[in-house]
Amino acid sequence: MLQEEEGKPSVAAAKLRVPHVLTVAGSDSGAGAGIQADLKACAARGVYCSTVITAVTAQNTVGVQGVNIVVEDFVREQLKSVLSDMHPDVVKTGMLPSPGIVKVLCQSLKEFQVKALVVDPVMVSTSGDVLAGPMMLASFREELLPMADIVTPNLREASALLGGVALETVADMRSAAKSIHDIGPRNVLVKGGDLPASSDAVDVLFDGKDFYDFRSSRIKTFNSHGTGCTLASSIAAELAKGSSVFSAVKIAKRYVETALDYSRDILIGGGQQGPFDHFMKLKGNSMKSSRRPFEPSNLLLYAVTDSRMNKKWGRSIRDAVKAAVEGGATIVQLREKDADTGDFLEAAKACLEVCRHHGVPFLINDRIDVALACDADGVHVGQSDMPVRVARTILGPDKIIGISCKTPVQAEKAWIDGADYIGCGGVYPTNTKENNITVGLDGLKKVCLESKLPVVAIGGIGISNVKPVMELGAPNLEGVAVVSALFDRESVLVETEKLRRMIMDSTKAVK
Ligand SMILES: Nc1ncnc2c1ncn2[C@@H]1O[C@H](COP(=O)(O)OP(=O)(O)OP(=O)(O)O)[C@@H](O)[C@H]1O
Ligand SMILES: Cc1ncc(CO)c(N)n1
Ligand SMILES: [Mg+2]
Repeated sequence: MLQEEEGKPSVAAAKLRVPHVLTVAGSDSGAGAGIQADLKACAARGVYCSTVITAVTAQNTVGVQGVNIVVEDFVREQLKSVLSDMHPDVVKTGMLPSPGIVKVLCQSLKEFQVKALVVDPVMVSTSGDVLAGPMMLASFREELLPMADIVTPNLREASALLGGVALETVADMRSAAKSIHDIGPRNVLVKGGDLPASSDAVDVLFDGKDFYDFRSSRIKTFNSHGTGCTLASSIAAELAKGSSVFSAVKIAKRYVETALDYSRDILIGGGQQGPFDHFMKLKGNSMKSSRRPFEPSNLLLYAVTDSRMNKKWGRSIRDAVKAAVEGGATIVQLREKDADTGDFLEAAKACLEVCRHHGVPFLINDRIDVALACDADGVHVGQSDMPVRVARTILGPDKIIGISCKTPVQAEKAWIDGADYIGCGGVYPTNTKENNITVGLDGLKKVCLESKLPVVAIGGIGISNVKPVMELGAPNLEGVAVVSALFDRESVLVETEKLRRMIMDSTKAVK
């Protein structure tokens, strides 16, 4: 037993039980299917996943190069370890390579009861390689399927379970579902991912009484390796959360479709069938886009847009941002106080493309939803906007979050809450922000002295008065943020270049 140590909570103090799926399946070294797909699907769907490994495959996007079956006794040992201690809600099975392993599994399931059993009767991989041979059919039919709450064969597996009947239409799928139901499982989902001549991906569910067709558009992609494992794990995940079988299938199918659509163009491996992205995050890190981590030096010349000014000078926000970046701005914030959300998002996408091209971070003022929708590099918030701590939870650890601060107390809180930088001002009086208190050079210096985060000065700064700001020599002061000095001018490019030169000269003077 664990002793309670001083200052450390005991294990018993934790009370939050979370939904839990145990997958009993094979490892896929390429990590598109098998155990790896199950772990990713459960994590993506918000469910804990433990793993009992039945076989280790050497596998990639070309096919299966080798299979090493885990000895029965060791499968039994893994099952006992997990089931006796961690009490999963649902068990999901994938590759079961020997009748002995099925026997061990069925015995364990009788000894340790779970809420539901999801059986994906894996036999042949999409590449055509055998993962569980015909000698498994009797074990599936006689031992495992009668215990299953739902079984999810693809067309070939459904056909094999029924002695080789041809399955070519949705009507064939229905009669197959009915015949498989007679073997004993409570529900049967025949998957039509491979249905020839179908523009939809149709799966048929039979619950012993009614048939339900689940249709989604067929995504044109090579990246569909592991869809079956993912679908079964996602069904298990929903059942673990407490869904009915019908809702679990509906949500799981929608999830697979969304993930396939997101991943249609990603490139991993040279074979016919690539993996897809369960977390829908990989594209944001594609090697094509040049996204670099935030550095305090990014704050040197911080351009903040203003749509009224750009309208006045007859240029689009994108063109204004492009000129600022080409003139030497080192970070850009889109600040659109009176734009409609749709227009704001379109402007953001256009500016993001320009900034990515130049390797300059691009932030959105206030609107976390817009930042997420266009995958901007981060946000800048004010004291009365979304709290930094909440913004951090929503945006994750690597987005940039900046916050406006006027006092050392606010700066300290920004640091504790997980901001990356603070904006301090107004340094000089300004008319871009109404009712804004001017903190002056003194106020700026006080904040800089106390701040543990890099600081950018803001408020009424331009060519005529940037020198005293930079020559304050305040610790943590990394640069200046400007609006009118760049955008309320005839040539954004020329003004940015001039300001950049002045900043560089003043920093040299200080050093
Ligand atoms: N191109 C696609 N677009 C949309 N959905 C698809 C596509 N391919 C498969 N699906 C869906 O994915 C799920 C898995 O079906 P599929 O028939 O591919 O299983 P499987 O052959 O067991 O997969 P695998 O063995 O590769 O893991 C089903 O819900 C199916 O409709
Ligand atoms: C290990 C493993 N399990 C299941 C499948 C089915 O896609 C696969 N290809 N590999
Ligand atoms: Mg499959």
